[in-house]
Amino acid sequence: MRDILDLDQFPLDRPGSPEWQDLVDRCRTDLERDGMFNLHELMHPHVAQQTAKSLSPSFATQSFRHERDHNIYFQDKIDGLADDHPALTRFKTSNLTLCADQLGGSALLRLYDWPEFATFMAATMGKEDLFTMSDPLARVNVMSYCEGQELNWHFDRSEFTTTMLMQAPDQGGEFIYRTGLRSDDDPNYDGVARMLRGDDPDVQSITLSPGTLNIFRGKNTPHRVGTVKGETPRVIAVFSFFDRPGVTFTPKDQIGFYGRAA
Ligand SMILES: O=C(O)CCC(=O)C(=O)O
Ligand SMILES: [Fe+2]
Repeated sequence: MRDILDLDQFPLDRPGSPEWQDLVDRCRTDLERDGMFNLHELMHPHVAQQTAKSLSPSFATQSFRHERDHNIYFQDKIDGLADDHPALTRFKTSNLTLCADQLGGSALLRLYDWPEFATFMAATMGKEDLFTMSDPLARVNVMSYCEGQELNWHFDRSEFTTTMLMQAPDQGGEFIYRTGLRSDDDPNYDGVARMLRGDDPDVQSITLSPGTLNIFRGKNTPHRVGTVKGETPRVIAVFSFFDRPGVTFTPKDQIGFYGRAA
């Protein structure tokens, strides 16, 4: 793994060692305080950039063009909310998606299938264990955002999202988020509407760098990716883990997410 990961800075290969435990503790502190943590350049940036380059022909010829109009909830109706409430304002999301079966022998699949990766992630999230998916498409996805493309406001369906940037755009493509807006007990629809209007002073953003692992608690923290500008696409990998082994999507879900079943 040393050829693709910086294991001196991040000793993921020594589970249970004092240095591994220190890193886990730091990640847990960040997660508690900020709702996210970053392992800056966990993957060597040149490997990340090379991965993006090597996928570029597949993006051009085999990718799924994901274009949709959605609200922040990914649901047309919310119980107790009027259909015309501004929290339900719809926005556009657009990117090109490659699935795990289109990534060849990429460094991303090596990392995903390395058991120490899931062990480390589980520890940072305070979970007993985490498992890779069995779904041949969903395990790892790579998204490319070209000029004018973006991922719009949403709440995640899963508790955590795990990403790694492969290639940074020339401009735009920031990760934009708002902590503390809603909780399991308080949906704060008016606060959501205000944020969507662009009137929320507590919205923050970070610019990710190639090779950096980002773990984000996105279930109650709304977030989006800013519109990409310039000729260089933003290329980012999304890893999917579950609390139980063997998870697959139904063919209907696969078609919904990727335009095909496998
Ligand atoms: O592309 C990103 O930085 C975020 C991805 C994301 O929010 C998601 O996959 O749910
Ligand atoms: Fe998300």
